[in-house]
Amino acid sequence: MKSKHQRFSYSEILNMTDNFKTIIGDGGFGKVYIGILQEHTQVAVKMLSTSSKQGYKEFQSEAQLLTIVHHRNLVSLMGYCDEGEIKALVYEYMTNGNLQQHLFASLVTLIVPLHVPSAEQPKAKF
Ligand SMILES: Nc1ncnc2c1ncn2[C@@H]1O[C@H](COP(=O)(O)OP(=O)(O)OP(=O)(O)O)[C@@H](O)[C@H]1O
Repeated sequence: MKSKHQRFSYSEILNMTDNFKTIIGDGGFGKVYIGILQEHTQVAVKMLSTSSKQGYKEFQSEAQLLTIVHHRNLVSLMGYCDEGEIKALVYEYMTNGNLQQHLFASLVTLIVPLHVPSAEQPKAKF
């Protein structure tokens, strides 16, 4: 994998994730762990699993796309690890969840008020 991003060794990945201590998600490529870079920057470390539904090519495409495209609403790729079988992508950590969580939260905000008043309707008198 050729990239202008920082290349990390596997031991650096182990260090930053504190030996894969905390899982923050599980996606198509495999598990995502929280990490700390240079003692203060939180990162999300996405490990490519051998049983991944998406393969190494898709993993490379995601990295290459983020190398070309930069936008304030798009997560930044900080680096990668490509050491034999070990493939990992290191991203800036997004504190506010993903787009799906945001969309779901907005949907709940829209739907809930529609239901609440109906529970408070006075009972019909016959
Ligand atoms: N940069 C990040 N910061 C914080 N959490 C993240 C970050 N990247 C991924 N995650 C967490 O890990 C989960 C899995 O992310 P991942 O990108 O691997 O898969 P996905 O976007 O859910 O789906 P897929 O890979 O199948 O398209 C996310 O839902 C999120 O909770």
